[in-house]
Amino acid sequence: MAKHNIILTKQGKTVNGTVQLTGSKSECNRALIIEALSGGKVKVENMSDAADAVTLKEVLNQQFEVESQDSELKTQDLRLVNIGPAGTAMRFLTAYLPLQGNEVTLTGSERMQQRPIGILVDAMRKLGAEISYVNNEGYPPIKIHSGFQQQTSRIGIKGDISSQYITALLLIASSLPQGLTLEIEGELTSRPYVEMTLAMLRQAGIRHTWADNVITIENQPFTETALLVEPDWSAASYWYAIAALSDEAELFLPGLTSYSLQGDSVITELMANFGITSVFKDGGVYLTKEPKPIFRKIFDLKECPDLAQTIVVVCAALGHDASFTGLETLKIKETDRILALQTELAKIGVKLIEKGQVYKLDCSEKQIPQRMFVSTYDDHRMAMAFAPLATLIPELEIEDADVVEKSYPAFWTDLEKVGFKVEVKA
Ligand SMILES: O=C(O)C1=C[C@@H](OP(=O)(O)O)[C@@H](O)[C@H](O)C1
Ligand SMILES: C=C(OP(=O)(O)O)C(=O)O
Repeated sequence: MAKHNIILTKQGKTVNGTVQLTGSKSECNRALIIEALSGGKVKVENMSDAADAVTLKEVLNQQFEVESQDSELKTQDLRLVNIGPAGTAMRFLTAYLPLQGNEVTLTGSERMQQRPIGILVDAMRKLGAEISYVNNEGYPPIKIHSGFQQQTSRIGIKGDISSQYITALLLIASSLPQGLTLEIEGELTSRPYVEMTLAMLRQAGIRHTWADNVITIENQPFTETALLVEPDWSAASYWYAIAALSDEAELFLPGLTSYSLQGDSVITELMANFGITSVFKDGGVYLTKEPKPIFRKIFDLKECPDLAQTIVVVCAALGHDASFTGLETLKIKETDRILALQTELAKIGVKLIEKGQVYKLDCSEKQIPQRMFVSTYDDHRMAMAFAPLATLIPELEIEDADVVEKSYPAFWTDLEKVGFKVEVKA
């Protein structure tokens, strides 16, 4: 598909309106795997429009068709599964597919082939899966061979590279004949995502214990239930950013509640620093903006890595020299998000300087240009985190607008609804 850029403009610095966000891709992808493992006992409600979730659903549906075919066909190398840029789909399927007994090659976009999978593959091999690498050791594509016999019920797993490996294993744990005990080694990054996994499993009847760094799930059946996918708080963060860069804002995001399984709901607290008040009523959240001085100087984003670009861009745009910690995992996401932020922020004269574990913004030479071209590096969050700059920059051109489909396909039309002008670049 041809890539196209868009030009974003916004008259005035007031924003009002209602935006109905699609379902959380994180919750939805967990729910889809649980639904598939439960053999239909668990049903997904409020399926997300995120391309990553739609792709995973398609793969799981095809898998079901393969299961229904005769046994001769089942033993052949049936297919190549390509999940494109969907990190969670890649990781969750690496754990799920070996249990299904078919030979499958699992691959993804060019970038996916640079995102590490070795820690999870090693864990699955220890559990009894036969998996080989097609090209590079430790990276997709991987070939999953047929036949799975559980070899052990206790494994160690590194926690500081991606929590998605741990989630992938927890999702299949109750379906393993001997259950699973995971010993998390080192620090656990993105912890709220592991908590989300356990909470959703719990809703589907799966009990666990978690003491110190050890999580245990016994072999046990799913109960009949519906898993309701909440609207996506990571997507909500871009509306908070728009409000933070406006003089006045009144936005309503229906369906978001003060208690959420998503760690990214912490955006309400983070954005309070920029004068945004969140009021939960009428079954959603109202955001309002009042100008106030910003005091907070340090943001630790280890528990909410997907909010990093949103917060860093807002600080940069407001000329607030904050420091950030917990950004270690950003280099292995859709792009090297540190490098991408540094390159794009340089266009408004702002530096993001690495000082060991701390990244510091230097806004001393910040200047808001008349027009800016934003490169997006195949990363939906680069497009969406920089879009709010259109409230300050008269003409903002954003590369490859369709990149947002990964998690929030309606992003541009939603911007139009609240008064942004979105034109496709000829
Ligand atoms: O489990 C999940 O749904 C996710 C976990 C996080 O990844 P890491 O655990 O790799 O930080 C997050 O960045 C990603 O968008 C979604
Ligand atoms: C990192 C992300 O996604 P994934 O790892 O699922 O590709 C994201 O959505 O920001």
